[in-house]
Amino acid sequence: MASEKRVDLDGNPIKPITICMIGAGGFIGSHLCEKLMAETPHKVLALDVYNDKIKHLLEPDSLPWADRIQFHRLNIKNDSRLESLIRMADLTINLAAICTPADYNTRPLDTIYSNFIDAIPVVKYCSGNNKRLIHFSTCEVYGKTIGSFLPKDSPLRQDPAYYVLSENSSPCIFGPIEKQRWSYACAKQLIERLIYAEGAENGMDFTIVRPFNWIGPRMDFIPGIDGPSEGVPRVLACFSNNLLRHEPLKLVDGGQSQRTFIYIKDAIEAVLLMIENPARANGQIFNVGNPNNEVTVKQLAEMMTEVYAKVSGEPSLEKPTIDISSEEFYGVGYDDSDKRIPDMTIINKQLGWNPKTSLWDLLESTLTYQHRTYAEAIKQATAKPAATS
Ligand SMILES: NC(=O)c1ccc[n+]([C@@H]2O[C@H](COP(=O)([O-])OP(=O)(O)OC[C@H]3O[C@@H](n4cnc5c(N)ncnc54)[C@H](O)[C@@H]3O)[C@@H](O)[C@H]2O)c1
Ligand SMILES: O=c1ccn([C@@H]2O[C@H](COP(=O)(O)OP(=O)(O)O[C@H]3OC[C@](O)(CO)[C@H]3O)[C@@H](O)[C@H]2O)c(=O)[nH]1
Repeated sequence: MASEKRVDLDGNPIKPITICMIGAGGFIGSHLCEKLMAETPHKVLALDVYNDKIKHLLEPDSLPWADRIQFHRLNIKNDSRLESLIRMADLTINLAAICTPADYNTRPLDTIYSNFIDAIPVVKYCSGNNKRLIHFSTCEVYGKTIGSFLPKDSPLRQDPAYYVLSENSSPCIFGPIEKQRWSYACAKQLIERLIYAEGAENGMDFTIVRPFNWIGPRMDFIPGIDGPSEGVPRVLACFSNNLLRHEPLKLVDGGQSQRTFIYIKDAIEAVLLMIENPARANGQIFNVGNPNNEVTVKQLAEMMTEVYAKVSGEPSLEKPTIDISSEEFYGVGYDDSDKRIPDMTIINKQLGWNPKTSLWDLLESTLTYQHRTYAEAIKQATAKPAATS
């Protein structure tokens, strides 16, 4: 790729930079590394405890980008190499976090440490060394919508002012402390406030990203195949696991909560624009989602069932879903966001970015990947051992 021909949104040439990416071995990190290697001249110092999802970018040494990506296996909780790696880079991107809802109410201490305490040194090292930081927060910082507190039949529930989530004006509405679901959102909110304060008081250059349910290949794990049998991943992997195993999809509390899902590849385009347009992205908090892809979780289950039948050639179950209470599925202390529609005004104005992929299309490519990657492994794992005579 010819680096000198690449220009930013204002027509200035883009200079190659070094990026310290923390959490590079996860779902979003793996897609961001792929994009940076394939389409840019930038270098990546990839930090994580695991590297399975980026192995294809690290080996063999003959890959065209081999000299531009370096994996450092480290845990940011307790590794003295962190500051020097941040110092070696022009930009730090922090993706590291516990971010699966099943953990928020069952491992609240780990959740709070991971999303707040462990992120503090990263912020401090960036601020102290005058380095730019792109920090991954979450749409969960909005919590519940204002509209959810209105009577069920109130016409105001139809008014976007009561449910569209805007970076600079929507409040953050969490449940009571005993609903430990909100441990994650609250920790993310506090780290956002710390970063914002470092910007305001010490002039740190920062961008905060609030992802709205990014989904696609390599998200989480399939329990019992590449993750713990009893583990509970996010909804895409839960439903994929059910489909691969020909089990009904479990609808928590009837699957009435609403989400907007965005294809990971669309979202990564937005992150690349942030990386390469610091003058437009610094000091901003960006929603990154697809407001056109809203469904209830029940509708998501129905669409995934239909798409999976198409891509696998296997008929769907007669009864494809079952209801389950949140207490049975997640345990005590679970609570939920009712609805998540991102306001796209800021990202559109600053970066001219819009998502492209429909929910059907993104599910078709993602479930094709899930079927190709896991169907055979599941068949083998569930095959009954041959009877011995
Ligand atoms: N995927 C989404 O839709 C979504 C939505 C909202 C927010 N986010 C945020 O985006 C970020 C990335 O999410 P993801 O979906 O890629 O999750 P992920 O779990 O796939 O990736 C996180 C990565 O961070 C690594 N990590 C965690 N703690 C670490 C530590 N102490 N030291 C080193 N590495 C560590 C993990 O090993 C993992 O590879 C998270 O901060 C998450 O809160 C994601
Ligand atoms: O088998 C299942 C699994 C989940 N649900 C319900 O689906 C909704 C979405 O669940 P999930 O994708 O796991 O997570 P959330 O959207 O609630 O939270 C995430 O949003 C962003 C992020 O910060 C990181 O990805 C994370 O916190 C939900 O209503 C579940 O109850 C189901 O019915 N069946």
